[in-house]
Amino acid sequence: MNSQTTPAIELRATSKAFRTPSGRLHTAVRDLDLTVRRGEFVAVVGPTGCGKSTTLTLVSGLEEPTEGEVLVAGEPVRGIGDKVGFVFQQDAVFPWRTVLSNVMAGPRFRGVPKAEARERAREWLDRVGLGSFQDRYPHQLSGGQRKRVALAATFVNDPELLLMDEPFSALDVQTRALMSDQLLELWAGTGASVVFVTHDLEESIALADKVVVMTAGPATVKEVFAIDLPRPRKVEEVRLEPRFVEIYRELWSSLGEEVRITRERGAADVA
Ligand SMILES: Nc1ncnc2c1ncn2[C@@H]1O[C@H](COP(=O)(O)OP(=O)(O)OP(=O)(O)O)[C@@H](O)[C@H]1O
Repeated sequence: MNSQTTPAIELRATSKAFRTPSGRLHTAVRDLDLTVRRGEFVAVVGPTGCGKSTTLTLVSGLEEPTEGEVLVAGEPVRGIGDKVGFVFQQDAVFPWRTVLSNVMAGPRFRGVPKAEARERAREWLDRVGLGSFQDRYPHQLSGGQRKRVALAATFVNDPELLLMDEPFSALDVQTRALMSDQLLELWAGTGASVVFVTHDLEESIALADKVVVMTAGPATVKEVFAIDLPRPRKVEEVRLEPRFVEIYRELWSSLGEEVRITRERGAADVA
């Protein structure tokens, strides 16, 4: 296999168990097989607490699997790679730095000379519509604007792999839809592979090439849905298409069963 056909990510029979404070072993991910192709946008949905974030931490190299293999670009993951970008629910911005300085931080850390880092940062700030906000501090921005800074600060590093954990869940519905459109625009043409964890089924269908449904914990893959909707997509338009509604129904029925299992377990724990 050459480097173009090697998948971006492969999880092979991967399991992860944590030692809990009481000393017991808790299995968060069990026997998980998942392949993400180069340039593919994969959304991951599953019931709360099933192991979605744990799966991302395994791919990021923040945690090691207890069993199985995690390969990124065909190589076993060792530590956090330079070509991986992260966007989380909380804004990963430095509050004491200006917007421009925040976006320059990644390239500077990677050894890019200051003038070039500044130029690249300005370019990405323009792309996210924040060109005139570069001297502000994060607390002087709205939640949506801060998220755009976080996106610019991620894309400026030219990541090959983007790991996103409910990045837009703290935003209001309208801002969320705008951010999804913006993400698709920024991502188009980068060739980056994306793993996007969300609770929002509409968001997952609107964004992804395929949606992976996880089982009730410990997480394993229950079903994979190919999203055969044409690109480019606009979130507010694509969600009205009959095919979108059809996929939504199928996805909801697959996930709903796992949510019910998770709820019943929760009720049993309380009883
Ligand atoms: N470091 C850890 N030590 C012990 N248990 C952990 C640790 N990290 C996660 N877990 C447990 O593993 C399970 C999966 O957690 P994880 O955060 O991956 O779920 P999730 O699907 O992302 O949840 P949510 O949808 O609520 O964000 C949970 O039961 C959690 O309590």
